[in-house]
Amino acid sequence: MTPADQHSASHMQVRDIHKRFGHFTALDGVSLDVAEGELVCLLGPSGCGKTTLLRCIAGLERQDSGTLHIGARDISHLPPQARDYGILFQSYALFPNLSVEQNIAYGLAGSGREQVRARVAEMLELVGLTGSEKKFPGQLSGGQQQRVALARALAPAPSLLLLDEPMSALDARVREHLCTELRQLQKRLGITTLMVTHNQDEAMLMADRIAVMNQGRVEQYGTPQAIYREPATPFVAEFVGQGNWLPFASRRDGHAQVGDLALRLPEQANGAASGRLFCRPEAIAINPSEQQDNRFRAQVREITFLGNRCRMSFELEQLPGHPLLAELDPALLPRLGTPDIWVALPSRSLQVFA
Ligand SMILES: Nc1ncnc2c1ncn2[C@@H]1O[C@H](COP(=O)(O)OP(=O)(O)OP(=O)(O)O)[C@@H](O)[C@H]1O
Repeated sequence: MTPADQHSASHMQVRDIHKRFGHFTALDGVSLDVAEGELVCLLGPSGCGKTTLLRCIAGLERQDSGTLHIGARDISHLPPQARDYGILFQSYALFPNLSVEQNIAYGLAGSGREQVRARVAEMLELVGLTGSEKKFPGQLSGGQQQRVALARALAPAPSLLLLDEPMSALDARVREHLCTELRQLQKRLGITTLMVTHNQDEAMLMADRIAVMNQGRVEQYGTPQAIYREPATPFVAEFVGQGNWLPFASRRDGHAQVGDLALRLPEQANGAASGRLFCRPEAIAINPSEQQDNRFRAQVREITFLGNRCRMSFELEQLPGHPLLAELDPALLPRLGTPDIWVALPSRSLQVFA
């Protein structure tokens, strides 16, 4: 395979990007392939380097080393305007003194007046704001302003869309709505998209693949399902969703010793002699059948009603002082009875981390 073939297999290739600010390493060898038409989320805690990576791709920041390709084109050292992307920031970044149509037309310099008018109308229809041409940003809601900013980013028909926390200035309801809309639009246009977010729900809802970042590195890159169900590292397990941790000091005959408990491990578990077991709350079975493995007596500590489900805190009788979380169908509440119950931590739902 020639380098050109390699690059065309994915729409964007990020290779071994390093970036330091003084002595601080913001990006520590980041590599990422984004396929044509794919929406990838960069997810991670504040300061992990998401925005720095996006800015390096946009050419707004210069990486110390590493390469960036869009298709077969090496954009590593091109100025921003030669890189062929549209960008949307957290703040709408519209010109307040320009009308909606002037804002959208801003990136279309060089086109004829009729062409610009037609493209602006097309973009406004795309984002559901037909008829707002003459309005000014101050006359629009936050969600509408962000739609105009999106229309402006898409107007020159870039091959790549970069989104930096595009929803974070919006309130929860508008945000959810816009997430869905943006995803539908992105799919319809088939535009390759990279979105920075620290909101895991947003990433789960929108992404084809998520790159979970921590301290300037990608800890795991995979589908939302893979990230949630098979976290590759303790950091990913902890950062995405909720979970229970059970430290074990030894293992024997396919069982891990957690305090006085011997917990049966899944057959494909990695071979660590000691470490931590991880289990999602919803994997814990309440009042399971007697055949269920890893079935133990437990004491309910607290039940929190969350509408369509309940969160239950409990302690295993043989592991006092180590509260665990389970999820419970509210319909089961009346049948739960006394605080003394049986629970099971099915071996297939346990993950072993060294
Ligand atoms: N121009 C700069 N000069 C010095 N340090 C910087 C600069 N830009 C970013 N940093 C540092 O690099 C680290 C990564 O920043 P970055 O903005 O990429 O994080 P992030 O993951 O996007 O976080 P957030 O979600 O808070 O925006 C941070 O510790 C930040 O303080």
